[in-house]
Amino acid sequence: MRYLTAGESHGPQLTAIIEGLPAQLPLEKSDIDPWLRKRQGGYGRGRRMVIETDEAEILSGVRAGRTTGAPITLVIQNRDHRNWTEIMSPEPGGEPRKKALTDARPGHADLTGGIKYRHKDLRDVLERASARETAARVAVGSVALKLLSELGVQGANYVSSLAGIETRQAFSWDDLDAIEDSELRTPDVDAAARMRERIDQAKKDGDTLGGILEVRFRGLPVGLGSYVHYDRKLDGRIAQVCLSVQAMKGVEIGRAFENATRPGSGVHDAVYYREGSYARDTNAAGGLEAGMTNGEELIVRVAMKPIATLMKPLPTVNVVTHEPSDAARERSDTTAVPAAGVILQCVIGCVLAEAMLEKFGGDTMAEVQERVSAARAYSQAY
Ligand SMILES: Cc1cc2nc3c(=O)[nH]c(=O)nc-3n(C[C@H](O)[C@H](O)[C@H](O)COP(=O)(O)O)c2cc1C
Ligand SMILES: C=C(O[C@@H]1CC(C(=O)O)=C[C@@H](OP(=O)(O)O)[C@H]1O)C(=O)O
Repeated sequence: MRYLTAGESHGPQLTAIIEGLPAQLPLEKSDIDPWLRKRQGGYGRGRRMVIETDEAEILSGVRAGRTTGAPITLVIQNRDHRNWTEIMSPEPGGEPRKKALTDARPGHADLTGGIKYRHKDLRDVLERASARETAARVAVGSVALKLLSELGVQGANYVSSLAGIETRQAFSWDDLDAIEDSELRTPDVDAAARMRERIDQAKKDGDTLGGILEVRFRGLPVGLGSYVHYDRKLDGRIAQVCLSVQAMKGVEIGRAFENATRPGSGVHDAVYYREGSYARDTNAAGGLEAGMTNGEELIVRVAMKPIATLMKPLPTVNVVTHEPSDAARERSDTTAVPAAGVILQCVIGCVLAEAMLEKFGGDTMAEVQERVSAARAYSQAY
């Protein structure tokens, strides 16, 4: 499975093409849209999310609620485009440009992207650098998650901490509804209240906030990924997609940073054979050993930096005059930490779906399902 996304933040639409999915996967718009809506949610987002009501159109590769085996095209309209038609027009002319951005924002793509592609209107950079693009990746991810769920794999994401305020409750699969119901994506009501206050304060101060997301998957068969080839190691591939999401700056598999402070005897997960299958009582490895799934829950933790656009701007330079100036103030989120968990679950879901199809792939879902079941039975009895 592979995919490509295209589209600008204020252009007419986002487009994604997915290729390599088996035929006969049940797939409907209602499998995709709830993920798009979840990605728009979360306390601390800006006014753009009031304008947009993201939904997907399925333009190819699906008939009568099932994949055909052909490439799948998904489209999400940008409602805000109607306010930007002239500015975003592909037609030549339009100089001097309206809404040109020349005061590069530290922490955003503006300055480096401008130098790289020789743009002096930094809007040419930010339109594609913007995390609006993640709507297309979430649409793709929702399809990957549907495939995984048909193969007995379930995922979750929650906010582990926001601006240093930690979810104290240990993660439980029983808390999925509470996480969905929380606009901070945490089941810890007390932590959510403190996070909300902190976001309100940051907004008043013209500041922004980051945090740490945790994504989990259970039901993964043993042996996805590789210990043989560096570029097929699943830990490496997961880290790559996580860091490819706008504003993600660190990835941890399991409790990697805490494990680094302990002796091996207190870290590695002892193995037992009980009631006809292999078992571990601990999961410090976070479900991955030597670049492969080991059958335990996959645990990925990701650090998101604070949003780059500050309403109380940092010093910068105007790229046309080279004079000192204040960084541009664009409409912006105060924090997007809750939304980021949704995006991360989707992009990791894509990697897992790809790894599943590499190991068990076939032309139809039935073939893939048979192969996954056979592998599960084998790894228990082994
Ligand atoms: C869901 C989401 C929403 C975001 N919203 C904003 C925003 O409103 N303003 C902003 O400056 N950055 C926002 N960002 C982050 C920038 O897109 C990102 O920092 C920028 O593209 C530079 O890339 P880098 O941080 O990965 O280095 C958002 C990121 C995510 C994941
Ligand atoms: C549009 C989305 O997020 C945007 C990501 C973003 C950025 O710089 O990354 C900047 C803001 O764009 P705008 O100025 O249009 O409000 C966010 O709203 C989205 O998540 O769908």
